[in-house]
Amino acid sequence: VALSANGPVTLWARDTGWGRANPRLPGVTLPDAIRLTDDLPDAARADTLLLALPAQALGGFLADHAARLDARHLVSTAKGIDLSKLTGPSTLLAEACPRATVAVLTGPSFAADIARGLPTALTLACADPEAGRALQHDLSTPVLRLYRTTDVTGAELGGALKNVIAIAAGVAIGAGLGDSARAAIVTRGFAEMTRLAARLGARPETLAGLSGLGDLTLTCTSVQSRNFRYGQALGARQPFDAATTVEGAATARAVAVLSRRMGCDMPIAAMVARLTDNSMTVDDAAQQLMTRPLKEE
Ligand SMILES: NC(=O)C1=CN([C@@H]2O[C@H](COP(=O)(O)OP(=O)(O)OC[C@H]3O[C@@H](n4cnc5c(N)ncnc54)[C@H](OP(=O)(O)O)[C@@H]3O)[C@@H](O)[C@H]2O)C=CC1
Ligand SMILES: O=C(CO)COP(=O)(O)O
Repeated sequence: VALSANGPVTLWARDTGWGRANPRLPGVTLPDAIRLTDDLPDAARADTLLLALPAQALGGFLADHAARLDARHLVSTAKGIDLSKLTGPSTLLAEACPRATVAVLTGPSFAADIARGLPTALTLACADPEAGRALQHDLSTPVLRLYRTTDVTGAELGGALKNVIAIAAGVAIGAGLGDSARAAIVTRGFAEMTRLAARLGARPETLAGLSGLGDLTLTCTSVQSRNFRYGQALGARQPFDAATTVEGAATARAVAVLSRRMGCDMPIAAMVARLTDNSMTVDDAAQQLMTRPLKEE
């Protein structure tokens, strides 16, 4: 919807039966500048393709369709770590489409806000500086302001890890632990996000930018966030709609494996992994976090 302000856009979906009003984005009618199709070879004639799929669906999608997507500019919006390969979306894309230029578009942005034309700032990450500049130019609009970086690892890890911390923040609020506890989780969560990202080659300043701290702040403080709401339901011991995409749950499991492998201490992410697979109660989680050995900040 945002990009159609710059010119014609083709929107591919596996099911276009909803027409111009998709219930995933209530209240939004797709503008006429958007051409809707369920024919992937037709849509994939474009030079630049945005892949807006959940992180755990991207690998399967690429297994089916990678040959059609190669040698293009491929921009992923997914915020997660693939559970089977323990990598972010840029690596999945680069491995599946070796002749493509891979980029990541991430940062604090609820789809509903962008579709309503509200002002939003994002990070466009591309290892190739020239391609990054061109994409930054092509994908910015008067209300969608893109900053660019070559630190793809940092940008995609910020987006993936903030979802895990947002679940923990939601748990704290849902369990009635209060805003002070949430602030502690956000701050200590940011410390562990930065720690793992640095071990995996990211630049700390990327984590302090829109794709890391910016998105962490948004997601941990807004009930628009599905990850936050899921955590809230867990904390309040209430049911949650299983059809809702909650990227942080699978990513917490991936992070538990990755952090062990890298020897990186991530107590909040580990707690979220155990809460989401029901191997720990909310009370035990709060107790464990508060009784860890006292240490320097
Ligand atoms: N929503 C938001 O505010 C934001 C989301 N993101 C990130 O973008 C990614 C996508 O999120 P979002 O769009 O909200 O997720 P949703 O679950 O709401 O929508 C996912 C879309 O992907 C499609 N899809 C899922 N699996 C497949 C598949 N195997 N083949 C083809 N299409 C598939 C779905 O199609 P169908 O409708 O047919 O099921 C649907 O159109 C996530 O990583 C999320 O974290 C980033 C910023 C903001
Ligand atoms: O990534 C998002 C905002 O930047 C969307 O967050 P949720 O997936 O938690 O709704």
